[in-house]
Amino acid sequence: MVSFATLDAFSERFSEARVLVRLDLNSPIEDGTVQDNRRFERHARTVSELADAGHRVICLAHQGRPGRDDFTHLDQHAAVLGDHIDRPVRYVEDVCGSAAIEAIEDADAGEVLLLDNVRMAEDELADCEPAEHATSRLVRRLAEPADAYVNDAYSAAHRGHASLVGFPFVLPSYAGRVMETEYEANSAIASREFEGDVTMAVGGTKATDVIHVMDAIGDKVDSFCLGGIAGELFLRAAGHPVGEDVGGSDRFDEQWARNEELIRSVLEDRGDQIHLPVDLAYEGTYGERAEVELWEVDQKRTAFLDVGSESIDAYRDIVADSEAVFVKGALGVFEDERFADGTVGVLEAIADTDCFSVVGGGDTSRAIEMYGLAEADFSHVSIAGGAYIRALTGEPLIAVETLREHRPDA
Ligand SMILES: Nc1ncnc2c1ncn2[C@@H]1O[C@H](COP(=O)(O)OP(=O)(O)O)[C@@H](O)[C@H]1O
Ligand SMILES: O=C(OP(=O)(O)O)[C@H](O)COP(=O)(O)O
Repeated sequence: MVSFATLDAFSERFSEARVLVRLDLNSPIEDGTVQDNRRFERHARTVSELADAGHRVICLAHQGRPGRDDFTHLDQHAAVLGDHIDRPVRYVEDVCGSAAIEAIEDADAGEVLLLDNVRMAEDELADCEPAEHATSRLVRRLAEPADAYVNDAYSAAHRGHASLVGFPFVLPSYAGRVMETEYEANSAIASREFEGDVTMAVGGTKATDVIHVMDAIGDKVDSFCLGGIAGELFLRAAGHPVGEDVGGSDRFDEQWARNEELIRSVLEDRGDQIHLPVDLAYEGTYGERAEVELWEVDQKRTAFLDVGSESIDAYRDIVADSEAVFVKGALGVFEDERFADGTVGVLEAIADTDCFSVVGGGDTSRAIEMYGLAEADFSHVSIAGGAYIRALTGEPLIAVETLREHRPDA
């Protein structure tokens, strides 16, 4: 299978080029302030590599979606990116109008520009095929003064939007360093053969997503260690009186109604591979972490916020014996220290072994820094959400496919 061309091929061919670089700087916004996060730090590597080599780096990115609260201009993003690359990032409050084109034409060697939120251009979100995006005003205007295109936005690569799929039709196009490393690590479960056991720790709140992953990749995984909402839903399917809404929660019954059939069939088909919690943690009368063994629960009266210590020990043992471990979703509400044991226990077990490991999901990967674990102890910590899920199941990512199909030297 032909892969995409990377920055190695780009730098062999170009010097002091005007290069359009699609980043994914889509970030949480709190009280109007863009929150710094791993996406800036990771993309900084690609941007610095290009700017240090003297290229004129014109960055394109999006934030939120029209109509949502987090849909904003990118002035703050430019400042945060600038902090990470240790050089100014010139923000241009325009996407493809004359101000943007002039700024691209005037860019000096080694200068970095960030154009405004690309979703402010109508063409970006038009519902059409990649070839048609290539003829849009947005793509035509920006391609005109540019020499090449680099797509580094792996975490948005499942979206067939103009700035993600249009340029490879009209410019020599390459994958940036984030695209390259994310693609390789996240596709490993679908594309690599591991000699030893492959384990997947599955949790979080988006049970619907992870149940589909379990269904799709059951043949590639030896053990699924479950926690979070998905864990309780599987316990419900196994006949335990948990996995339903109590006290105002709306996470269980709706996801159960939507997925009951699939959960039951995955449990039936993959029962031997699925490890369910044997104990659960909840908030005790005095606000302390309390635990209960599953066989003692006759009715769910309170929310369960983590897997219990016996389950954690069992999961740690499974991880210790694995050759590869993939994490999708937290095993408990790790943001609260009392309920972080499951998530942190599994992450520590991974860090203690030299297995191949990928931790995905924006929320879950935050636990790594919150609890002082070293990112270097994991093979890869993904910055992608939806794209990670798709990669796990082997589903193609449209922007990756477009880069591949238009490989400049192919
Ligand atoms: N038992 C639980 N009850 C409520 N929330 C949970 C539970 N277990 C895990 N979570 C929450 O799941 C979140 C992560 O879920 P999710 O968004 O699916 O994963 P990610 O974004 O990491 O892919 C964490 O913020 C954590 O608090
Ligand atoms: O943050 C993103 O995806 P993610 O929330 O799945 O990680 C990407 O920027 C895609 O954004 P979108 O889901 O608004 O198209």
